[in-house]
Amino acid sequence: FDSEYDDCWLRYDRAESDRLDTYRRLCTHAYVSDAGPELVAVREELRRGLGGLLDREPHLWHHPPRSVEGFLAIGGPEELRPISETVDPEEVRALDDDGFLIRSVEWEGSDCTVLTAPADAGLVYGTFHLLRLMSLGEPIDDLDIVSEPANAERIVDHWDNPFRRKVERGYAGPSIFDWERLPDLNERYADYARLLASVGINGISVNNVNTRIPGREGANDATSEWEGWQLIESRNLEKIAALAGVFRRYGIELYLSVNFASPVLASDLDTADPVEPEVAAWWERKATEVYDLIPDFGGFVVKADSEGQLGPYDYDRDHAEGANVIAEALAPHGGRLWWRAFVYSEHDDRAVQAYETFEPLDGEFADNVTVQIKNGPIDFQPREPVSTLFGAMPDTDLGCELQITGEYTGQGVHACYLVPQWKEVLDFDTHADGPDTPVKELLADREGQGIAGVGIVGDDPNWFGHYLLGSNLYGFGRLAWDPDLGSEEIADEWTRQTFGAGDAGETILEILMESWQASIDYHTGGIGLMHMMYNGEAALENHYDPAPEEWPEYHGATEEGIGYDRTAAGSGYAGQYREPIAARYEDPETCPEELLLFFHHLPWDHELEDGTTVVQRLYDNCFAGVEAVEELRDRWQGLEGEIDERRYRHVAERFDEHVLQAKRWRDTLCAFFYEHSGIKDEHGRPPAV
Ligand SMILES: CO[C@H]1[C@H](O)[C@@H](O)[C@H](O)O[C@@H]1C(=O)O
Repeated sequence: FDSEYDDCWLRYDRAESDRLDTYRRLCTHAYVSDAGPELVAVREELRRGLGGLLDREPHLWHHPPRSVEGFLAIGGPEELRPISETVDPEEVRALDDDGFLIRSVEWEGSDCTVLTAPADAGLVYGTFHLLRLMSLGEPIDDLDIVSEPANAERIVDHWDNPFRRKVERGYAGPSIFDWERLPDLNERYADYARLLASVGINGISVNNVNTRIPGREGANDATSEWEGWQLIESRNLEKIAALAGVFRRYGIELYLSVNFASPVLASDLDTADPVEPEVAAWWERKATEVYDLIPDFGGFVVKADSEGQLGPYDYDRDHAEGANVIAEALAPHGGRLWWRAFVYSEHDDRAVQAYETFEPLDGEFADNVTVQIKNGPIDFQPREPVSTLFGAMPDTDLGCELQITGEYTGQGVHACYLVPQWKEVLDFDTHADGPDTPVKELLADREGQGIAGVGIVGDDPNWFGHYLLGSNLYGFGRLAWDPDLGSEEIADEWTRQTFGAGDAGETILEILMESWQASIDYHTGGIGLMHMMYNGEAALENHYDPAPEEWPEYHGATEEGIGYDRTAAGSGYAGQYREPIAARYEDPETCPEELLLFFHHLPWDHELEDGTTVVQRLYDNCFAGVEAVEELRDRWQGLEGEIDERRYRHVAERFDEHVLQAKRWRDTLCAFFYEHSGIKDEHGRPPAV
């Protein structure tokens, strides 16, 4: 990017000499059909990408070039005629809308690389895929690629507030969206759209699901602080339309988080009761107003009856009644409503509520509603069991919500590659239709279903608050497109495109692959405890610093033991899973050790499989977590001089804080375990001595 912010993985450095000639022969010339706005984006990306990779200006044609050794031909089957006759049009038409086909063919004596797709969005994703292969130094002279996304919806949810550009759980500076200046655009919006499209993302929700600051009365609360719900007001829609125009060019649909009580907040209706005709009429008028401005608008995202956000419970209606009035307004325009299932606070054990609330409503939601479910029953902890709702609502479109921003894994300071966590969730066998029904299969290949990731970018030059955390946005997109990709495979792709191939890349790959387990160990003790972070607003960092004493109802620490009993004798959460999972979790002997204290309250001296006691395992894992981070830092320090000073220094400074903070967690947790158990660390390591 010729700008003050980082290129991330779209660096397009000159190709290695062993590939350069072939790349130049096949890609210096490119015929791109003149179809929709997406093809303008394709041309621009070719100019940048090929310009860098070939280290020469590409020649973009408006018709098939003749008498050239090789050329790229990019367009829909119709536009590419007669070249596309080298490819079976049926094969292309059968592809998912976002899918694409890249094939090396011979045409009139030239080596032609055909890139075609049933829809223009596929041409955008295909172009980025081809440029990725070249950035990775892959051979492109004998391509036969047919690629379709497993998940129909691959969305990034921003928790950005319009006011003062604050990002809730954002650690990369102010919001990338300059709401005061919109609809005036800046270059960064398009560069952000390029990053998202380059990993196959096809949706973005631009504002925080907390659309209203709890306790505020509404539109006439005349303070200057404007809130997210106001983005739906007519005077602000041109801001949304302007952003939609930028993302559209990259095949990305725009969504907006709206408040369930918008009819009251944004107009003079005195009710938002979903069964009231004037409320339905209000949503219909509002949807029509939005679609008149943005015909390809994606839809709305709603957080209702959750953490103080208004909802149908305020009118004694259930979540389906609440969702359907909004969904029915969107339906005539092809819009979708993403309705979040993040509800708790009614039960001692917050883990049980989402299932108890939503499972009985299976099949009640309108066809264009997607129930958006967090990966685990608590809240994006370093490791959680998978939500019991996956596999429990076969007649409802579901979305899995993951968190790309590291709210509980060290925020913008700790290097923590989250793709292995997401793989664990997507590969989890729900036994919904008998054995071998992983979450990824439940979500795949169904219109309206997919994966939403809570965004990570901010206006910082490095986008992510930490250069290594770019791997999580990259990985989110790649995994949402193809959940069968491996964590290491994705990390390798990202590392080579962001830091180049070679030794440095190897080291960075190792650092990423070991970072998640380290984070689990020093943040939780690694056997199922979680949610022991500081939750206040004072000096300590919210959700960054340790404060186990704040959460007795989460860890269940007592003089005689620790853990939360979620068996039938306890909250019964384990019973929400299908067999044989329920039985496996119900019994401490068969419950996976990494989740043991999430399902069981056990004596401190309870012996684990290898004879180690629960408390000693907690001590050992906390210490192992710190040793791992120290090791990762040492490896990073070994890269000094091998990568550019700016990124080296940035990450090195954060690793120093990372080690300090990991020690802070280790010492706080170990002191807490010792204080409750009175059992010393067998290795005599303070503080448990
Ligand atoms: C947007 O609110 C967030 C809140 O900041 C966060 O601490 C928690 O993760 O969950 C909420 C949610 O997912 O709605």
